[in-house]
Amino acid sequence: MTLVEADDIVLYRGSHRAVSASSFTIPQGKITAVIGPNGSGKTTLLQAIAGILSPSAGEIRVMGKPVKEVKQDISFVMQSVVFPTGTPITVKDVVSMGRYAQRGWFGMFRSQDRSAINYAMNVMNIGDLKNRHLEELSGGQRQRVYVAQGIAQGHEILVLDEPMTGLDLTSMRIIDDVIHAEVEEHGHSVILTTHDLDEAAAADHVILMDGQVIATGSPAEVLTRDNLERAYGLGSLHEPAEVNGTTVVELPECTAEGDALEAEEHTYGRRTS
Ligand SMILES: Nc1ncnc2c1ncn2[C@@H]1O[C@H](COP(=O)(O)OP(=O)(O)OP(=O)(O)O)[C@@H](O)[C@H]1O
Repeated sequence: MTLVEADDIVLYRGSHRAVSASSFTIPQGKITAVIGPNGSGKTTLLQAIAGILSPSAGEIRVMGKPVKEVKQDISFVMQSVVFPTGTPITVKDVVSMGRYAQRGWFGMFRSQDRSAINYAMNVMNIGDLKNRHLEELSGGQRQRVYVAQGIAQGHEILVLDEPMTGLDLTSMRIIDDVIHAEVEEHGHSVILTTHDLDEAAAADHVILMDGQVIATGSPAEVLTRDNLERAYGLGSLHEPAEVNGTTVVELPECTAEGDALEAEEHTYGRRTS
């Protein structure tokens, strides 16, 4: 079943055209990864799917309805959430904010709200941190708190902007498990952005961006050498190597303008057998 249908959408950030005319669909009950170089429009696209940013042309429908009508049913976890320094806000406060919209009379939390908050803190393994102030946490711990806030909302659609960026292996695994549980145990849909091609290869569906959507489909259909070179710049890929039955393509991090950023290299491994 189709979750999202975008028809020729154009997206502006201020006066800057961030995404040119793009059409795509996203399947329901699956993990969809949005990939592309820095500045290629991934966050902008996510904001439009979550109903935070309106297209200046075209239309986005979610579950068959204009996104504006269903945006309260979408959990959106931003790349970075900024609270003013010195805000005395605890981990539990931040996760609880995920239930503000669903609270009962007089803004009181009901038992289902408290269960959702506790569930989210448990699965994200931040129960021990619940009374700590947000600003006392490391970047990775904070990231887990924000994802927990999205999980606490309990919506069928979870949209995550770079949930894995900058995390250690343990935190990555926790978030990866939660994303899979959302889909496999709760039947929810997850849409996330990532710079990690391994993560994209493990998703059910991939959207590749470069100032517009340039390919969509299964990882095997999208993560081809041609598509990746088109998005990340010709010549940016090394010759693929065969390692233990896996085709490995090394991908330098690039900007949408094609400037290869030196150093950090991503490795994309895809099973060929
Ligand atoms: N508030 C803004 N005002 C004007 N232009 C913006 C604004 N935010 C982003 N942009 C521009 O829109 C384009 C798309 O940005 P976006 O954040 O969607 O890219 P991205 O693919 O998510 O990048 P990254 O991988 O670096 O997070 C970029 O050229 C960016 O400079």
